[in-house]
Amino acid sequence: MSAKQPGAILVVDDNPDILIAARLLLKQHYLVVKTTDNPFDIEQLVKAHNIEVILLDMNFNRDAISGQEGFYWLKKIITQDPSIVVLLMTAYGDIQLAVDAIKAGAADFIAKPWQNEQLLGAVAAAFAHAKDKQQLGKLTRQTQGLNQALSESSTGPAFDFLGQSAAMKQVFATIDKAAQSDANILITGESGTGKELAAHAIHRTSLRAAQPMISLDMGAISDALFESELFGHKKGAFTDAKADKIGRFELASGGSLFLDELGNLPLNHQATLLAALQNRCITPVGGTKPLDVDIRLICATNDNLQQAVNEGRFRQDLLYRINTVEIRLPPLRERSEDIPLLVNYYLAHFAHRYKRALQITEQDMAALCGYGWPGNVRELAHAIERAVILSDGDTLDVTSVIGATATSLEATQGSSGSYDTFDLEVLEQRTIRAALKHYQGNVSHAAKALGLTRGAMYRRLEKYGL
Ligand SMILES: Nc1ncnc2c1ncn2[C@@H]1O[C@H](COP(=O)(O)OP(=O)(O)OP(=O)(O)O)[C@@H](O)[C@H]1O
Repeated sequence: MSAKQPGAILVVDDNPDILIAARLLLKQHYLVVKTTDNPFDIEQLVKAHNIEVILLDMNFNRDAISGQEGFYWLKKIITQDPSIVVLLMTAYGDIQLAVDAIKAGAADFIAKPWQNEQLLGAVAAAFAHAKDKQQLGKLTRQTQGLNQALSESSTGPAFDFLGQSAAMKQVFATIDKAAQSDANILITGESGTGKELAAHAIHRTSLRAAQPMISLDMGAISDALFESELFGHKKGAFTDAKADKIGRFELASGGSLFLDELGNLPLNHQATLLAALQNRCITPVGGTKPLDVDIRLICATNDNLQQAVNEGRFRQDLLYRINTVEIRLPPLRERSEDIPLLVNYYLAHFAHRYKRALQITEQDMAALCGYGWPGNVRELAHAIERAVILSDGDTLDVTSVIGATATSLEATQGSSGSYDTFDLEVLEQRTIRAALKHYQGNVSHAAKALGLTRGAMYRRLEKYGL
């Protein structure tokens, strides 16, 4: 006897002898064989046993030969789960009935009594057909979800990921090495240091580059929609679930999943995420069929996750799971050699965008290299953009670049130009206070000037009790 195939089949017939005969035969070949004489059980059995193929009788009253009942149940099954393959069977076979059955969506038509070899052949073809349908259904949902995800977010980074400092060369080397494996990568670094650009660089360099990279900002999803966003949902799973939705895990299957701002994830969701990563499979909300997922995970945070673990805000086991390789992006003040490269890059970019021809003097470049850039490269890019817009003539007006943060510069360096402290938290706090003062308490303007997102700014305001 040959080895059993992994497959789940349900036989529905009102004749107990048929059920026994079918069961005895099919059990020798397939792992899951269920039988019932009551078609009202179909829905529940399909869900409970992940049925892929149904062998369905056409007539459930002994004297009925029209097959109408069979057609009724066939339609119901196909509407409920289009991935199921149905084989219709009847003792009253005629050509017209067979043609009608196939037109109505059955994969094949079997006349009773059957020849065992013939039945097994039809069932094997039905399982192959079911696999194709599942694959097609998955691809269709993936395409729909991808279109949605792509319309929600930009298709990729708008800027190159630059750096010539030793620290950044080290980052690029680690990315090159780690990208080739499927290892989970954790990218850490202050806000604006380029964590998202690094994630894109990893994906682009990896063996999965031809597949999508799907991003999710963990700080931006509502508590209630967390599982649905990650794992998808089935139509009707909750009030607003008007249609099936494919989750980010499934969308990213074959590619990379980028979870940004991971430190913001509440503990209960950390447990859910850990289970999905450990099992490498997910179940959409309201669904019963677990789906295998094949993803490369990239996470980013500006939080210190080990400290978060010590404070009980982050699970140690989740940290172990995600940080197989850790890449730390250094703040810009630790790599001022990169500043000229970045200034020239963003100057060329924004000069082109705003149709300006602007130069920067050596003296002004040196001034920019001496500034602390608490908002890192994001602040630098915004500052250059502002300067390109505000500069008159053909020389970049650096006072307008750091003019907005001049008060913060003073605060950072002390009025005499020398530091009274090197404690970064103190300096950051002072800079934020100065920016707020400068913008008369307008958080959005102050955040923009500092090169911070509003979210990052609010987190800091909360942290420093401002
Ligand atoms: N190495 C770099 N080369 C060029 N541009 C960079 C670099 N790093 C950062 N940037 C610029 O800074 C901006 C912010 O980068 P990114 O969003 O990757 O930072 P982040 O570390 O993810 O920030 P946050 O923690 O606030 O989300 C980018 O839009 C990009 O313009």
